[in-house]
Amino acid sequence: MGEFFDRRLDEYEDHQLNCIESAHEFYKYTAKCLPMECGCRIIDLGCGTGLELEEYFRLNPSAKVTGIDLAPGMLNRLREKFRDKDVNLILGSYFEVPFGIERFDAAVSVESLHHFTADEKRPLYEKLRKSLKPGGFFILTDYMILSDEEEAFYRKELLRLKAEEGIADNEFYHYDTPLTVDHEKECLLSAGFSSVEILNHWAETYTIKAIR
Ligand SMILES: C[S@@+](CC[C@H](N)C(=O)[O-])C[C@H]1O[C@@H](n2cnc3c(N)ncnc32)[C@H](O)[C@@H]1O
Repeated sequence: MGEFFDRRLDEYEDHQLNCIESAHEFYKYTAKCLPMECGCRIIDLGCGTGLELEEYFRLNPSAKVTGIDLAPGMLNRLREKFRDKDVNLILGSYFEVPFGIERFDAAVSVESLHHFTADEKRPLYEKLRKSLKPGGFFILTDYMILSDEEEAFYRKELLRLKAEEGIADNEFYHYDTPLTVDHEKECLLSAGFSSVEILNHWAETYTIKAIR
């Protein structure tokens, strides 16, 4: 997965901002949902080159951000952009990196989690919830769909493509397998978040707020 994004690094931001409907709007919107207190601590799952952080640092330049990503090139690009900001970048998988307990005021993830099943995400969301301070929350802006049939179709298609290309079941293959909005909400609730609310959407990109 990291290699997939690093190979496309030079076109990445242009593609992300201009080929996904309303991207300029949802990056700004996501940033506005994050805490504005001076020095607050944020964790960003799959931060990439930090598109969601550009607007956020404009609004809250003193935020302390921990970003986790698998792609070293994406993290280097982020580091170059925010040299004067308080960023702690971790190269690794958010499924494996420990987040700590009650460390963050909020968490954010944009366009990163739509490759994983609810069963894969639940333990990640449990770990994330525990890493939030009381009153903390998670802002998830991601590709989601509405019908169960479509969700099942993408999952089946992924398995077919992997079988066709001789890729093992446990190996990562870059193919979008979004959950339905309802399944994403259920997954967050089953991980212990106390309330989960859809804040906004633009075509198939939804912003969900899950409160610890
Ligand atoms: C489409 S990019 C989104 C990056 C950024 N959030 C944005 O919206 O521009 C998805 C990012 O998620 C990262 N990613 C995917 N799976 C990951 C994992 N298990 N752990 C950490 N990062 C992951 C990829 O390396 C990539 O940088």
